[in-house]
Amino acid sequence: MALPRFLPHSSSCLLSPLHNPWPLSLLNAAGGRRIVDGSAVRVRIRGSLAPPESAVADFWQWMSKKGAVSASSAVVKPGFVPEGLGLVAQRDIPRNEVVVEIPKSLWIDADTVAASEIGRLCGGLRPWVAIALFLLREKALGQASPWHPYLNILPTTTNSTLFWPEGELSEIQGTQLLSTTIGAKDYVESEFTKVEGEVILPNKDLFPSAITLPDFLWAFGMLRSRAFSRLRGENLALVPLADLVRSSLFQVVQLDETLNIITEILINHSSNITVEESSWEIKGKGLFSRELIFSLRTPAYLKSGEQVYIQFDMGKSNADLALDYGFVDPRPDRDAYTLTLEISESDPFYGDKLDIAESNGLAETAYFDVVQGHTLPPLMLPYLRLVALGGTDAFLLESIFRNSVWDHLELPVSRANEETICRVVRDACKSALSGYGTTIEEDEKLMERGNLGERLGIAVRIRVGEKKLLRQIDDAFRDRESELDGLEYYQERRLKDLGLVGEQGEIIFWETK
Ligand SMILES: C[S@@+](CC[C@H](N)C(=O)[O-])C[C@H]1O[C@@H](n2cnc3c(N)ncnc32)[C@H](O)[C@@H]1O
Repeated sequence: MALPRFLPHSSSCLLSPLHNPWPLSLLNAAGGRRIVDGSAVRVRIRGSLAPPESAVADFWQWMSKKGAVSASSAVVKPGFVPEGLGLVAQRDIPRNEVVVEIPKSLWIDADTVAASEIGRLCGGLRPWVAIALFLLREKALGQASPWHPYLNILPTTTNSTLFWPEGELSEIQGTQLLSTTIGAKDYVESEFTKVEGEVILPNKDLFPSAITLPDFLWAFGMLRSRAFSRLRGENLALVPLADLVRSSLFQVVQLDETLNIITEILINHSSNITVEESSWEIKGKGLFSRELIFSLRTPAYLKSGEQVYIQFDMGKSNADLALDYGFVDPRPDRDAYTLTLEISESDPFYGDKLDIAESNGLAETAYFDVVQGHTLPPLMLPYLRLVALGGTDAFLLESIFRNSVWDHLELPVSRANEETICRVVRDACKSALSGYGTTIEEDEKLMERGNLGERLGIAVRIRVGEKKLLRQIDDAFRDRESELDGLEYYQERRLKDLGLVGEQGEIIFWETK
């Protein structure tokens, strides 16, 4: 049986909404945790990623001129916060109040590109590629671009791993996040090469300034970190001002080892921000509701001076957050490790196995996200048993079993099959663990010491989370290995069904009188 490949998802699904592979309850504090109101520790400093004050003032004036905000009665305004810019409450705001309404004429989406000078060149492009080209062309126009006030407040970088130089990436050596980051950058590069050859270079009159791969990566990073979840893929859109909203996260501020209490600040101090969707909607406004607007509400009561927070992407793992936004959640239930399993084409039973996998909603390659503290994904064991099936167990692959084979795979098939899956998974865990540059214990020491800085903090958090999950998987299969003698396998179950096993487990060959 081929070793499971512990690799990330393919990068081809970038910018499409990801499935939610596990139920995350972000707002239930784990036992032993105390949550305190965050208002006492609000920080008001200008973040290193923030634009100059004059750019923010110009942006605000531009938004007022466009009629999207009222400078005198605005509920929120852009303000400097530790992560750059945020939406800051201008007065106390009750929960559910609309704080921002942005008309579609101010969004940057496929329609904006289509109506622009480069629109005719972008018809066949992926929406993100077309919007990236638009952003870069308008940026190069400088003050001459009508979008200049907005483009001028976009950060030049974020802490996303997309923007980490080699030295910083070496801190995530061996992680799935590193493979995903490399995959994403390769994907951006291949899209750039295509669009450069097909659109940019043949139309120098429309693209007088050079557009480079780092420029294109910047645009990709902006789109990934600023587009709202339902405004991705085909509906991709940037919504100025609304895109300054911050993600709500818990922040561990104090760890009391003796009492085993983690004091957390629930930054938004609301216990009901569980879905991003409830915080915003697109609706019709104006005569006959013909004009679309993006309407953002605050999901929590805010005091004057506080930032608007919403929940970003409930289903994203810490690695996804690090790649898309450049931050991680300190709580372990955002940690995930993806096991990639595959039916090898060289398997003599490839065709039958593939047929069985497909009849049960799986494919030649299957991805299983293992989450900290959760049991293994339910389809993982049957799939593993299927992949490992062979030898004297191969009769289960015959067509007469096709309707019942999955039920059989949900339980141990034979000692040999179960032993194989334990061995290959444990070997894969060991091999993956040997690829990291540090041990869990070394990382934990670093975390205890603190003051790691943002990017190293993310790196250590990710690598420790992955290694703990690999340990969790290895432990689960070690326990299973130690139980192999006590498990009931297909043949015994079958004999029992036929009434051919006695009370002591002995096989009854004939009735005795
Ligand atoms: C939607 S934008 C918000 C506006 C952004 N702060 C700015 O200066 O333009 C998302 C980006 O804001 C920052 N951000 C948002 N929520 C954050 C959080 N909870 N912790 C750290 N950074 C955050 C990250 O840089 C992320 O990529």
